[in-house]
Amino acid sequence: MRIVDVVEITKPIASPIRNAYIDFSKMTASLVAVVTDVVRDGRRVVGYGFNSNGRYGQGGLIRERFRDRITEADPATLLNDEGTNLDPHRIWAKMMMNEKPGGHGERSVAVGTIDMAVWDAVAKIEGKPLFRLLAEMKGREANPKVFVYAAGGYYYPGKDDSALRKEMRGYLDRGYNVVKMKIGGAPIDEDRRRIEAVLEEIGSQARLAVDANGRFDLETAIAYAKMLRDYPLFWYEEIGDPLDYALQAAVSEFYDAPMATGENLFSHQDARNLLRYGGMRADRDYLQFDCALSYGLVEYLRTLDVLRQFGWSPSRCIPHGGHQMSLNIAAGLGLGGNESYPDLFQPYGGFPDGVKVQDGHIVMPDIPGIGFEGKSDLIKVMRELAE
Ligand SMILES: O=C([O-])CC(=O)C(=O)O
Ligand SMILES: [Mg+2]
Repeated sequence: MRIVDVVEITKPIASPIRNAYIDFSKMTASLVAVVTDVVRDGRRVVGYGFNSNGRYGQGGLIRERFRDRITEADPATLLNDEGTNLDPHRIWAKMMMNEKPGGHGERSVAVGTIDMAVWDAVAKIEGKPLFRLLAEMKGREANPKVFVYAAGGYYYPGKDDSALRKEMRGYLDRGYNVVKMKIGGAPIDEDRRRIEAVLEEIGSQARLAVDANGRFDLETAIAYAKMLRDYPLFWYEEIGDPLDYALQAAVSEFYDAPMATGENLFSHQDARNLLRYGGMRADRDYLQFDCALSYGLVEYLRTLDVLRQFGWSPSRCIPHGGHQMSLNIAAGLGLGGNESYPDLFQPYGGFPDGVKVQDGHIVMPDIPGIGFEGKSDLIKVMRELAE
């Protein structure tokens, strides 16, 4: 059993939207295939992965460094003790050979993308959905029912409050009961008006989360906190710079309701610093680390260990990114749910065909691997890459 090749292609996931920090007019993602010589059900096992939106494709790093460390390794060193499957931890260690600690940059995205493909292959070789494999690995009961919320509410040229309301109404019609919108990309009075418009639209049918995408300095963060306190929000997300833990802690003194952050923290060490210094509260706040941006599930397991050491339940995690990898981690390891972008970043995000949102939850189908084979538009582009 061996990995025959690791292939990458950088694909556009552009759209005309913007948040408080970036627009997505040139956004790309890496699609990766880990090709094995294993055959299951008459078909060669290929694991697939891709990176989440917000960081760009990582073809350079993958092709120049990480691919070769896998393909040039002695194949036996990448297997589990029994030689019956690939070992994601050993493959991860090979990829990270001769990489210094700290300064995580975007190599964490390159490694996270390959790691997703490795886990997909591992679960396919086992013939099981990844979430069931993860639950078994940790001696837990899998829970295929996962909370999901609808992320959107972007700034968009010509988008007025009625278009924003219509967008949110569309999410409610599709079964969501928590929706998210962007703030911080307009003056505070305008954001207040947008928030009120959405709250009026969703009424008691849903809750609203707001996301500042790391835009605010401390003064603005506090001004918004005071404004947002007037409304019953689900959370106040990524308030200031992701690495400014003191700002996060200071805002917590002005904002009792839930806060969320972590999508731009890319390692268990950074996650630990957030819990040490960020003033985050284990009884109400949410952590959004996204394995596809942060060295993959091998690293995410370390992050979950850090959480445990600091007295945080995995149920406080609702990852960023809207991909099926985090759905599997949620169902297998007891996270609190997952993000979803009903209208964006297709075909990569979303659920297998036929999976419907009901009362803000989906039920994971039993598909071997991460479940990409169940999403016809996605598996089509994946197979174009490697089969
Ligand atoms: O707009 C983005 O970069 C995505 C984001 O923050 C989120 O999904 O929470
Ligand atoms: Mg966000």
